[in-house]
Amino acid sequence: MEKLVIEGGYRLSGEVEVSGSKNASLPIMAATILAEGDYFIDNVPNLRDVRTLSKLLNLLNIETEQKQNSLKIKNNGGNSFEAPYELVKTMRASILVLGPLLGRRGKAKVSLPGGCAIGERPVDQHIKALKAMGAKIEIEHGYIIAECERLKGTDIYFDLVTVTGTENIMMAAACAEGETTIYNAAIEPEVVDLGNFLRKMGVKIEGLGTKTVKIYGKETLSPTNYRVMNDRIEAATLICAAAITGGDVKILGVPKNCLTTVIEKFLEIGVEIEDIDNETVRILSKKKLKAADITTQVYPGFPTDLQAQFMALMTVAEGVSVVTENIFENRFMHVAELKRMGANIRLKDRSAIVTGVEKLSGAHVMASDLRASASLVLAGLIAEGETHIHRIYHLDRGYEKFDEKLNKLGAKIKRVENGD
Ligand SMILES: CC(=O)N[C@H]1[C@@H](OP(=O)(O)OP(=O)(O)OC[C@H]2O[C@@H](n3ccc(=O)[nH]c3=O)[C@H](O)[C@@H]2O)O[C@H](CO)[C@@H](O)[C@@H]1O
Ligand SMILES: C=C(OP(=O)(O)O)C(=O)O
Repeated sequence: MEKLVIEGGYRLSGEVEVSGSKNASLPIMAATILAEGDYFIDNVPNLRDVRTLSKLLNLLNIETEQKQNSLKIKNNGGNSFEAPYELVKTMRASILVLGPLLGRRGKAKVSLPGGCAIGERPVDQHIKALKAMGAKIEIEHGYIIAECERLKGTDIYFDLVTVTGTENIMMAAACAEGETTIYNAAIEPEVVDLGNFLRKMGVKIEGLGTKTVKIYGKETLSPTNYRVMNDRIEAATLICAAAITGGDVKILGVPKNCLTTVIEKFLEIGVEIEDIDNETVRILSKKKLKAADITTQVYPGFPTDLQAQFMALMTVAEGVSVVTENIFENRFMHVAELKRMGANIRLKDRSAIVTGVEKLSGAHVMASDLRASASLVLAGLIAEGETHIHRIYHLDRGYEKFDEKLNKLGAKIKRVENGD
């Protein structure tokens, strides 16, 4: 297994480009189950999760070929319908094949994704909605076993906002008989990107990006070409990296229109953000950062996927910040590790109270999940001495060449084999 060894204390400068979005690429890849034929998907990040979903598609008789950031997909049809435990256990987003498999192939056997470091993460809303569309679903031996004739469009009321739940039902509804209206739908930009992809496949969708989405099901859809949106979470993580090191970094490909709340927060803590053009910013961070409170919420609120990275910034900001996590019940695994590096953080219910310290010190730390890994890298960039981050396979799940990108900006990060 590999670990990262970071020598802290280098100010970042230069230019860096944001990659395509992981959380938009995955549902779009799953949507290729909906129609046989050839697809060309561009701006797909070369990540572990993308490779895992490719393997899963291959088991479903769908060929995939990734060259740098473009992905050729050829859906050869057939009736395979199983997403095995071995793949699902490494990536919860595998659940995204449930809706399209059921919609197109009438059958699905998908390993029930377990909980993970950030929470229990049930999929009851996905199942409830598919049942409402006429599917028969049982849970047996750890698998969701589902079948149907043709799904029937209906009204779906989600009890809570679920991103992949909304995406699964949009895909199922795309080939269902009649219309499906999703109430309390997720409005995250990645849901909209999937909706735009489905539109290119021939699906009529109303209300995309609002809390009520209406999908007009269609018997036959067409394969298509598409360019995936850029990754808003990676973009903001790179802003954090520039800001925490007091750097001067130009970031290209920032989907600013999806980051309004986050950019406001950066400005509040004293990060200087210069708009160069529509998708380019220059981050200047000469002064010490100031404390600020954040509360994670569904879009357009502050994203839970940035909570850990923002907390790393707060560990060295002036004053006391309260970071409240509302989406996942257990997304504070990075706290204990940041404390090993000298951070002053106290957990109380769903909040972390962070009192800024003068400096962090390098230590051996364990990455527990994707964004926790990123927050430890950020802390390592400014810690005194060496930080060793173990279990970085979590980081590789969702950040494309993160260490390489930071090294090009002047960081000192080595990737080494450590045998654990
Ligand atoms: C691949 C992908 O896009 N992952 C994102 C997606 O995850 P994901 O789609 O899994 O997250 P959800 O939006 O579904 O989860 C939100 C909350 O709803 C709960 N819930 C969800 C479904 C359900 O059937 N029952 C239920 O109780 C979850 O446990 C969680 O507490 O949205 C999250 C919230 O923005 C992000 O952190 C993840 O990066
Ligand atoms: C939680 C995340 O991903 P996933 O839903 O795939 O676990 C994430 O991207 O931060």
